[in-house]
Amino acid sequence: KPKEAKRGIRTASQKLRAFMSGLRSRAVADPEERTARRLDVLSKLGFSAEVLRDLKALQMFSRADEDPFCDLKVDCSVDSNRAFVDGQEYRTQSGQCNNLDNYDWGLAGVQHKRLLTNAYDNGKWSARRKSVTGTNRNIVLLPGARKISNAVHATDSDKPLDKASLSSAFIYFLQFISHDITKTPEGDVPTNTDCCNSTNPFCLPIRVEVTDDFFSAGDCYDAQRSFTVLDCDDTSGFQNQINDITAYIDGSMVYGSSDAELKELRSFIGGYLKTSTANFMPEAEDTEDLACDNVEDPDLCFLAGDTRADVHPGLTTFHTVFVREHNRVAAYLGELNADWSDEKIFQETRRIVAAELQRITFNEMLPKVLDSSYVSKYGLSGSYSYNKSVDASVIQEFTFGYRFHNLMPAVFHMAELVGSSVGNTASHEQEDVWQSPGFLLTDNYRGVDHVLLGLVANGCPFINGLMNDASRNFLFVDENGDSFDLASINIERGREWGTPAYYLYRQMCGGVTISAWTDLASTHSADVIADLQSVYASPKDVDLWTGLVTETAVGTSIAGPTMSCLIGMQFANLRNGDRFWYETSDADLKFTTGQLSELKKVTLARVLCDNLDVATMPKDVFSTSGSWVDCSTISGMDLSFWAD
Ligand code: HEM
Ligand SMILES: [Ca+2]
Repeated sequence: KPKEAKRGIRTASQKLRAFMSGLRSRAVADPEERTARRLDVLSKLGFSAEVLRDLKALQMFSRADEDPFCDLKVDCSVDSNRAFVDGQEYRTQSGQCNNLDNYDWGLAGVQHKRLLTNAYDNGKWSARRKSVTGTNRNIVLLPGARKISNAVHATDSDKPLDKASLSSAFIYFLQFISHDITKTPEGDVPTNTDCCNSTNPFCLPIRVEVTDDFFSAGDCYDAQRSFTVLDCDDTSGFQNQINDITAYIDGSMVYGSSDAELKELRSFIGGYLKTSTANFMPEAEDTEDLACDNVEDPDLCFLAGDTRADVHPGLTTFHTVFVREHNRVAAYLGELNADWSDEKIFQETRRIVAAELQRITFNEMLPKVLDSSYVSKYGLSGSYSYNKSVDASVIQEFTFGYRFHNLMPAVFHMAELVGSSVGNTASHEQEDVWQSPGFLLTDNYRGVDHVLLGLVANGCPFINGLMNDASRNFLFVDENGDSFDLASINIERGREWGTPAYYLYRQMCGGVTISAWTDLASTHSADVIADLQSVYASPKDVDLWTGLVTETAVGTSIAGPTMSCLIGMQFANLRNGDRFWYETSDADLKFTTGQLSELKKVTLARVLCDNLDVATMPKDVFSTSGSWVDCSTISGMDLSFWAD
């Protein structure tokens, strides 16, 4: 392989698995064992012993892949199924009973929703492999994922953004928020199985068919199928994927999606979250399932509310900042209200941090993801009113619409304020920083500041569906030179999930019928169409992720029409279907008028100024075109409105 692996002791497969591991993904194929693990998961989610006994008695798990959530009834009018402190209601840790009529909407562990009927080849679980150009007698297979990746997504350059000047901070904040919303865990493959040489049905070997500049024919990516359960609608009986985390924007990547996860993270004193030296996240003890592999200290892994927190120093920086923000707010509230218990301070702080995340996501992030026409079309900026018939659970197609892997910079910069301007101090190839949270501790613990300054000061590429070598050839590269192609994985994942082809979503969202290549002209450039046509036999074969990510973005946004539709829908649901949304007017749940107007002053720039050792910041940290101003001139919220 042309490039040498730079660091780490874990193999590429171990790295990918660590990234995708989850509570549920530890379930195993043996039905009894699997039942035990499922019950364990449910108990970690906070379900009572009685509920679990009932489930067992009802033989809820008689078939190995039945989903206990389908028939479970949780009465949300019972206080113990919700979370109250001193009469005030807070979110439950798992998302349970956010919707009072449907306890499981947005709950950690529930099935993804599907907008369209599955496209599994057998309608049940077998991956979508057939081209529409074939017949039952004469099957034509879809092109291999790597072939598509080479023809449609390859670039060795890292061209600057040609539209708006988006910063690298923008992309890692996008990822941070994606890790609040969705995580689809992998399935039941024992740890050391090599999926390229195994008949385990949960394996997903992705085989390279033709030798290219980097991989050779016969190479194979050792990936796994996602964890599945039977769809709750008994008659259809197909396998569906689940979300391991709460869908709501509630800071679950900071706090975890179950009581058990949270317990590991809290100090239980003064409402604080645990930290380690120099105010970093706690270091994880059991690192086997976490995504980290530093060269200096392979076992240094930060423990966060989401197992993926360590996958990139940019992402880990946002995790660090929000843990610090939690503790900053908790300290203030504790001083302000001497009689508040640890629990009260904790929950009130968590409520404030979730509100900040919602505010930043909708006020600063989404307007750069979507064109303003889509922001208004999906009602993302208008006044809020809770709609209890909206299910916030993740739409599986959204998880492809929101995989902005085409925005990843090839180079990772660290920067520092020198004199009056910020300049890069160190630069690393992207493939050398995956899973290396140790960068944050360098420079005598100021690494985190330098990472953040580097993210804000440097742009991110936007090259319309193209991905650089770092993520297309060197993902999770190891000492043996083994690595993955993230574009191929995304394509293969769609097939493995039985996700229908792109064109059906273009039809559904845009009302445009696609039958010939020319029908793509309103969404895709001539060059892209030519690339697609060079590998796919029909426009109706184009995989969802590939079709979405190659759409021409609308206006100055980063998303084309169909991608905007999927993202708009999901974020609308996350807002309208969240009973605890920060702008709620519900008398029992709302912030006071004074508090709300303080929360609306929050910007990410202010949060960064408050929690890092930095003196200046652009007011809009997602843009590289603004000027840097003294932190003292960036306004923030006044927490004195939280005095009891
Ligand atoms: C630091 C760089 C990143 C790495 C190494 C990375 C890696 C990965 C990997 C390995 C997967 C699983 C693919 C699969 O097996 O299906 C994934 C999924 C995903 N990624 Fe990324 N990613 C990165 C950045 C981003 C960014 C910037 C976004 C922006 C929004 C993003 C959004 C997503 C989403 C939405 C999923 C699907 C989540 C799910 O439901 O499981 N990723 N990523
Ligand atoms: Ca969440």
